[in-house]
Amino acid sequence: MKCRHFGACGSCTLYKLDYEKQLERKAERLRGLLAPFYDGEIERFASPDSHYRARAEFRIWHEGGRADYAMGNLSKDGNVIIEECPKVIRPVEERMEPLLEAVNASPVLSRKLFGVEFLAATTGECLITMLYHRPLDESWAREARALEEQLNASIIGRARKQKVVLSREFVTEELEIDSKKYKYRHYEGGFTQPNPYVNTRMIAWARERAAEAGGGDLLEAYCGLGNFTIPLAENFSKVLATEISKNSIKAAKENCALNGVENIEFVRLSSEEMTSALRKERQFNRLKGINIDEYDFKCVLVDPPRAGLDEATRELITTFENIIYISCNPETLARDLERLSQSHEVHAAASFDQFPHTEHLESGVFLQRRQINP
Ligand SMILES: C[S@@+](CC[C@H](N)C(=O)[O-])C[C@H]1O[C@@H](n2cnc3c(N)ncnc32)[C@H](O)[C@@H]1O
Repeated sequence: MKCRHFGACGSCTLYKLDYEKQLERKAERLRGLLAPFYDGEIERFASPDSHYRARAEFRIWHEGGRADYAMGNLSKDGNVIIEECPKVIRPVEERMEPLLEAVNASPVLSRKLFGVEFLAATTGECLITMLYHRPLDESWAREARALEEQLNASIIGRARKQKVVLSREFVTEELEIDSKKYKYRHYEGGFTQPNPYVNTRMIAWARERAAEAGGGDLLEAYCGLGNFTIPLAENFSKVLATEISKNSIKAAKENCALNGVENIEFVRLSSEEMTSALRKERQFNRLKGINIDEYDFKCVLVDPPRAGLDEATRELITTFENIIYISCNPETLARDLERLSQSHEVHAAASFDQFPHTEHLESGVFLQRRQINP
């Protein structure tokens, strides 16, 4: 089977519905899940309905001496050859075909190539990771370097226990939020929001909520590479931002410097570790030089993975006046709201269509502590 449109490869499950209908269906689902906690307006942020994904992974299918992009189950009958993929942003789309032509023209580049990953930015930069089932040698590096020049892209080769970085291992994304430009290094293999257009709207929405939260300091968990942290920091005196991934924390510090922001401390702590540090149950060397007691936290921002919040973190954040919760799974968001809404009230909610043509839904809620009547 061949895919020239959305859908045939199976990763675009809603492609048969027109885009407005998809949005309406997702909004209904979110409205239903939030109904026990919130009956106000849910702002809706649409995506461009094509060319919105800045990262994409394809398998490589070899048949009859030719390599093709493929998706799905790579058995003889189960694979879908990808001829065009309108979901990827232009800097990926423009390079897909020339890359494949180069691979098909070169036995050195094509031998045991089994996957290609693209990571691009709206600035036009593109990073391509080529995955092999064989060790990569100097002849591969020579040809791949020529391909870097031809495609105006950075190439990384990966094989078992081997990673060959020919030039750079990141792209620089530039997002305009409330008329200000923010630069981010997006590293190969690190978490990045896939849809830069919707990401921009998400950050702006979170910034508005941060302004409403009204000063003091911010605690953030699951901060990744500082995607929200950096543009939100000017709403607070100080920010303590935590995250489990060492590489993401390294990128976050670089991004902070790149944007000249000086009031953020990024610390590698899992949410569980952050919670036990704040509860004074454990001390961490990684917090050396940071006095947690000096923070006057008025607001917490969480953006957990699909599993949502762990129990201890969920309890911890009920002690904050303001909670900004960004979620990539409305089911675990609803589960967490069961607890959070006992002490806090939902004041705003939004849906962000990060993943058009799929059932996936990103959302945000803003909670403030309930006033207790004297
Ligand atoms: C949905 S991403 C959000 C990242 C970031 N806020 C952004 O917008 O790019 C979730 C992040 O949580 C991190 N993470 C996963 N499990 C974690 C845990 N137990 N504690 C802290 N961070 C965790 C991941 O490494 C990832 O960066």
